[in-house]
Amino acid sequence: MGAEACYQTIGTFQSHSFLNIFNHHQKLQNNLLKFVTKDFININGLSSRGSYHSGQRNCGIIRSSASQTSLVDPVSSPSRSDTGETNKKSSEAALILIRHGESLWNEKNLFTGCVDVPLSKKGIDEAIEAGKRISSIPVDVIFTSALIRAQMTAMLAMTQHRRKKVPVFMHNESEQARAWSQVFSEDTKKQSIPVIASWQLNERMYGELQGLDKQETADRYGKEQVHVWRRSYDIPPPNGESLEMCAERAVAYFRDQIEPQLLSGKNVMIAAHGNSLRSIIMYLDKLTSQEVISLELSTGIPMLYILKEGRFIRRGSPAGPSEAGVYAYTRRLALYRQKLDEMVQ
Ligand SMILES: O=C(O)[C@H](O)COP(=O)(O)O
Repeated sequence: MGAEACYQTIGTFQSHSFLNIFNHHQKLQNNLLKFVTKDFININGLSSRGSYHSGQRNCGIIRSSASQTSLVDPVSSPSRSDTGETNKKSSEAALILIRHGESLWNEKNLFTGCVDVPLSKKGIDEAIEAGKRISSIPVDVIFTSALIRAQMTAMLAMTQHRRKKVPVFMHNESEQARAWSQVFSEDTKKQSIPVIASWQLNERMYGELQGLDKQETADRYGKEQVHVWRRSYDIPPPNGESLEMCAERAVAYFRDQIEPQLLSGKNVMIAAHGNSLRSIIMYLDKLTSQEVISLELSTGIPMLYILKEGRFIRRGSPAGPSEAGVYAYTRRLALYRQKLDEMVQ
């Protein structure tokens, strides 16, 4: 099966997934949810919604200085257990990737790149549908790009989540923003999910193609040239970013900011874009620059990875909240869903 076919497969899972069901011998975690505090996550210099700091590539290497506190959660996320399993080898976490739903410029077939365009009606429906599909999978931290189509997708998806925690955007762009957005109730923090918006997860910058009609551009410059601009690995569109350039900042951000969260047992959702996610998937699945060319991501389709024993294992796309397969991957996911079921009764 080619990469394209693999990633467009909806609702199917790799057959070896069930091998993991009962192979997981780690002690079950108790009801301690390790929550990152100081406004949930204390990461210096995080950009907030809408801020695209193109000149800050180097500043994008942001140090996480998260101090943690334990809070009792009636439905523990199956994040790090209290058994001391803090090292890379024993931690386990879920990673959900979602490309934003259809935007108003996807609908019009315009090159969008870093232009900040909202979702279309269809995109809103796709985001809600995506939310249903992941509604029983734990989410402890959400990362989005700085662009509203990714943020709308994440927020709309979370309206469907059964745990009913409230996503709260972090505002660490200045001392004042940080101070003014503090939460003073531990209980309220416990019922919240930090959302971190970063330009490094933005769509690749499409240069002078931004705002142009894709079909008209193909008619003018030739189908092949436009295909090279859109899908080659290292040839950028005029004054824009190649996938390689996009990967440089998106993967660096993933490695510096997101991977440590996963390694510490946090379950993460990333809502981003076709090309920033293609870059990250290239890293997760160790695709070559040839293989990534044929990788296409549909709008609004969530994809699940499990980080286990330091390795990312792709688990396809959850088909729905009641679908059994996804929860069989690890005992922790099964327990999480069971607790959600009990909570509803
Ligand atoms: O930015 C855009 O126009 C799209 O979101 C992604 O475009 P692509 O399919 O040409 O990569």
